[in-house]
Amino acid sequence: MSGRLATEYTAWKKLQQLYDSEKTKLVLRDLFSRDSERFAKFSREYVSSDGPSVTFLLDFSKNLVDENVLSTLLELVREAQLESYREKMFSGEHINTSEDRAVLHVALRNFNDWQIGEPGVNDVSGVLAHIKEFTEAVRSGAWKGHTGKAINTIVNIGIGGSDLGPVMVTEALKPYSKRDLKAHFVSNIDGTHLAETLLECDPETTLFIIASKTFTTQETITNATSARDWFLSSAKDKAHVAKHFVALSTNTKAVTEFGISSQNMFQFWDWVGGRYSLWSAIGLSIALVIGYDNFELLLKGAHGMDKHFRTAPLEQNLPVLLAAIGIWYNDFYGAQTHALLPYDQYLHKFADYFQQGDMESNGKSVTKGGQRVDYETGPIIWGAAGTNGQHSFYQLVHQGTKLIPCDFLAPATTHNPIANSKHHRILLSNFFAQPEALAFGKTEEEVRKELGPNASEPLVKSKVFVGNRPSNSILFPILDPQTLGALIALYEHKIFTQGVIWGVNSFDQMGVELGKVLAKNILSQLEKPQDVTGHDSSTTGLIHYYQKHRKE
Ligand SMILES: O=P(O)(O)OC[C@H]1O[C@H](O)[C@H](O)[C@@H](O)[C@@H]1O
Repeated sequence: MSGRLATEYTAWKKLQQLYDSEKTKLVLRDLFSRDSERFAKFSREYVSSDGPSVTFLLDFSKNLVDENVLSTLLELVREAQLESYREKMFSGEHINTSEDRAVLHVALRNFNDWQIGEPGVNDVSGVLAHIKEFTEAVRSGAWKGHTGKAINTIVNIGIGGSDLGPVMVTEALKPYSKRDLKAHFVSNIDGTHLAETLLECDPETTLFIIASKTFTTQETITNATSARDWFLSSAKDKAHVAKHFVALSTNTKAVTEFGISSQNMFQFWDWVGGRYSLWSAIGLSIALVIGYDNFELLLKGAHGMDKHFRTAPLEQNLPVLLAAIGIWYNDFYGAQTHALLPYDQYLHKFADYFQQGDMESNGKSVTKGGQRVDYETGPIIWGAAGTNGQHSFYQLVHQGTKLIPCDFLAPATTHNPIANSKHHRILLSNFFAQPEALAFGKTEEEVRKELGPNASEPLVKSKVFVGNRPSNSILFPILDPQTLGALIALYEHKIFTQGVIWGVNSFDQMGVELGKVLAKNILSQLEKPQDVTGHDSSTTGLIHYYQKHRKE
């Protein structure tokens, strides 16, 4: 975030030399056979230093690094002044320079440990108290709908950061959910999303949560307006809106104009980035689903990771280690993507969540100083829950031509130990086997031995696994709120660290603007063919084709 080009760092040049000279020697089979202590040297256990107990193991031994590479990567982290930028973030400096904002999602889960002097920070505990009071009223049935019935369905209407976090966390923490409170999430402007959801809602017992930091997002405001129309078509009286609509936003004026009273508004502040906002009022749907106490555990688990990130030496600092290793593949090995592969069905939205978290943060190509980078920045994030991915895309991960660094995550204990935990043992056997197969592969010699002398050459070749494909493994006792909080914060700080090294502003998202502006202009031209002006022939042709074929 210094705005310097990463290629100017001495450590970067050293890493390039190391890559050129050592690449052929960084072979996992050899690295492991040469060093019986490799696992011990290249793994760390995280133990939270206060708050709820959180532990997990990060094993990064199956990476194409040795001590020299790792220490040079950490030299790069130091040279990029991560420690100083980290302090700037935690102390509320306006490190989001293009928008002149502080970046203080850490303050939302701080529980008064650190003094941070940004307006709004002192109001965090008041909003948490509001969330607690409100969620308890709804969950207990004390909050009544307009006909006196309790709420049994919530619909969160939001998109991007006002949707992905609540969706991911409520899925991840389903074992802690109030099963008789149905939760829906409507994000897409496609009317199908809202229409299909409303089919499952009763206007007498549904609470709509309008989640939008700006309260100007076209999708959210359009969906919220249609939801309100649907509600009023049965409730009739506008006064009933107060019992069925609440807002989560930084924009009090727009919320009031929409017709939601300020008592039904849960506030947050411009120093909370959308993709870092699940810890704020945007987490209201999470608190409703899992209960306030569990929501607080989620926050406290994240706070424990914040402390670790802020204080642990770089060699022990898990977000820093993940970031440094990621740079090695992204910038020296030319890896284009990074896969997040949780072996936990409850984490099936984890990769979707970090697509925004990572790609909207570090998908930039100019530094904070305005220079065009001459290296790769944020990777493409993707993934799916194991073992489903194994039956779909793992073929390419194992034998394709691309290098895909993977993070495998799994809980030691399942919430669903059906069939005497047989399912979980099978799941975990795969969690252990895949990184092993990726790292060590299967040589031609091994294949020949297995197939016997009559095997054809093409068959032998097709069964070879070259191996040497890197991965991290993260193993935690059980997926509880505090552990999930720590894991999310782990990745948030990894993203921060990489952004500092690449010199980009990880906290703006200018790249989403142009499409919005063009869509607004096109929307005003959709009526008649003669209105369609100012476009290239492709765009004009597409719109004309639509106009010819639409039915409505
Ligand atoms: O919460 P809102 O203001 O409605 O914004 C929702 C989303 O809008 C944009 O697409 C931004 O790129 C996202 O970062 C943001 O999360």
